[in-house]
Amino acid sequence: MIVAIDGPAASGKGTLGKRVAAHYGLPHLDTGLLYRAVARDALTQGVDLDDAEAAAKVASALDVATLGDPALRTVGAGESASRVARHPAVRTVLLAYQRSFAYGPEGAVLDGRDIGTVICPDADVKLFVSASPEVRALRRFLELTGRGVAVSEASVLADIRARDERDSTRGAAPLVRAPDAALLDTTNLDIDAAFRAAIDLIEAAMSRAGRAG
Ligand SMILES: Nc1ncnc2c1ncn2[C@@H]1O[C@H](COP(=O)(O)OP(=O)(O)O)[C@@H](O)[C@H]1O
Ligand SMILES: Nc1ccn([C@@H]2O[C@H](COP(=O)(O)OP(=O)(O)O)[C@@H](O)[C@H]2O)c(=O)n1
Repeated sequence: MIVAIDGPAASGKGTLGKRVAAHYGLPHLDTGLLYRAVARDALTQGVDLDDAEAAAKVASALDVATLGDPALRTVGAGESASRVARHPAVRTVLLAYQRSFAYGPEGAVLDGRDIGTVICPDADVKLFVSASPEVRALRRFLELTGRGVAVSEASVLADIRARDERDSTRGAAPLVRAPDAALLDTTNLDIDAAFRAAIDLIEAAMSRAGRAG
């Protein structure tokens, strides 16, 4: 089974992706980490994030073993990621890895911005996770301050709004809900309730597919 989870910044995609994957015993890929890691490597090598060709070269040399790097979790890394993510050439390089991950023997859970639209358009289940920008900013603020990062809630909200705008308006694989994705608005749901809602949507989609097939 392939589960595609998309949505805007800090909507809870990664949290849900991890729990859904554990529930079904599937591997999970947080695809945002790929873009964050490409931006990290580009900056380390002095590559201009707006240089599409150079950024694509960095993407082709990406070592996925480095995706656990805590430096990828900063606000700056997210902002830089959304700059390299605009380049079609970067996206093309990262597509192959994401597809090979998704189409492994058991399937997988992937979360990102274009999983249901571009990476796995034929995913068995597609979820579009959302929440109000203010609620998403509060959650990310609590996450960052919980890790000891000094940041204001207002600046987190500004970053989230700027990134959502850039991700939704870019030409290449913009953030958009696939027509066949189920909407999961978690504004008023805690993590457990969001997880239960996600499982209900997945089970409903799988049973519809079973009846159709
Ligand atoms: N439904 C929820 N209610 C409260 N906090 C949540 C919920 N979902 C996720 N979070 C928290 O919000 C933050 C962002 O979640 P995350 O899964 O990293 O989002 P994304 O992968 O979409 O950026 C994390 O600190 C996470 O623990
Ligand atoms: N499938 C994906 C995943 C992330 N991205 C880009 O990578 C950035 C960081 O993604 P992320 O999922 O780690 O960000 P958060 O939602 O965790 O804040 C996004 O703002 C997008 O620009 C993308 O373009 N396509």
